[in-house]
Amino acid sequence: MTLLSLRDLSVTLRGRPVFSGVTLNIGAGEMVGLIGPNGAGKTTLMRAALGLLDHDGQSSLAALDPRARAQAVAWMPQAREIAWPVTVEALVTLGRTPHRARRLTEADHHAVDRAIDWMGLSHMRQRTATRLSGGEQARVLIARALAQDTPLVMADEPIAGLDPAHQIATMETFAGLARSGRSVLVSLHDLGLAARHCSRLILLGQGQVMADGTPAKVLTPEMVAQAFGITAYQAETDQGRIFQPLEVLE
Ligand SMILES: Nc1ncnc2c1ncn2[C@@H]1O[C@H](COP(=O)(O)OP(=O)(O)OP(=O)(O)O)[C@@H](O)[C@H]1O
Repeated sequence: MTLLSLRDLSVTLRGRPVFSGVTLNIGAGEMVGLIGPNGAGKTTLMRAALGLLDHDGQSSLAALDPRARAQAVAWMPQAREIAWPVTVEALVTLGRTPHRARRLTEADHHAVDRAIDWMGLSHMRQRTATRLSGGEQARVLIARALAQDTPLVMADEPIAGLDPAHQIATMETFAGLARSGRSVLVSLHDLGLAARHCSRLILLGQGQVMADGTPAKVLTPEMVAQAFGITAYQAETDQGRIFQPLEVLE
């Protein structure tokens, strides 16, 4: 089953092409990391795929009406703005909006409880979301996206600003969703976590998809040098792939 299909997607902003000719499919059960240097167009690609930005080419999600789209994909943008001083529980419950009838059902409560549990927020569910730390607020917003209980989750740098334990736990939660047949598309700069937790990496750079495949296939020394201008130590271990950036190339 294809959860996202992009065909020849191109975006130009203020007369400057950001990327062009992006064609890819994301199927069920994939944990996909969207990587690339600053300004490569990761945010732009996700926003265009969601139909939030003008684009050329086709996106299967952009073609849906807003309600169908909200049932097909949950979106966590990079900007983590919590506008109202509501409780963590109330904010996470907003993730149920696309599914809700007039009253919350058992399924709504279950999805909210599960998302709160996944993100380790049970002890703070009655706290005011706007009074939490930046990383805690990020976890609440990830929980809201997870409560939406969609086949696909798209998140723009969701683990930026989280402490190491919560970064790993969040990537594990995403990988667990993929193992259960859902899919996740997540942009991130931490290539170590990308290499370790993603089943597939899409490398965006130089206005195009430079590589798309398993971490071993994408993070070759040549590609890492060309796309990021760095060298890295890599090893396959019993605990998974290790990727450690080493030096900036001249
Ligand atoms: N509203 C806009 N108007 C003009 N150019 C823009 C606009 N938004 C983004 N851009 C440009 O588009 C390019 C891609 O930006 P984008 O935010 O998608 O990159 P990114 O890969 O997500 O970067 P980062 O890793 O820094 O978050 C950048 O060169 C940026 O300056």
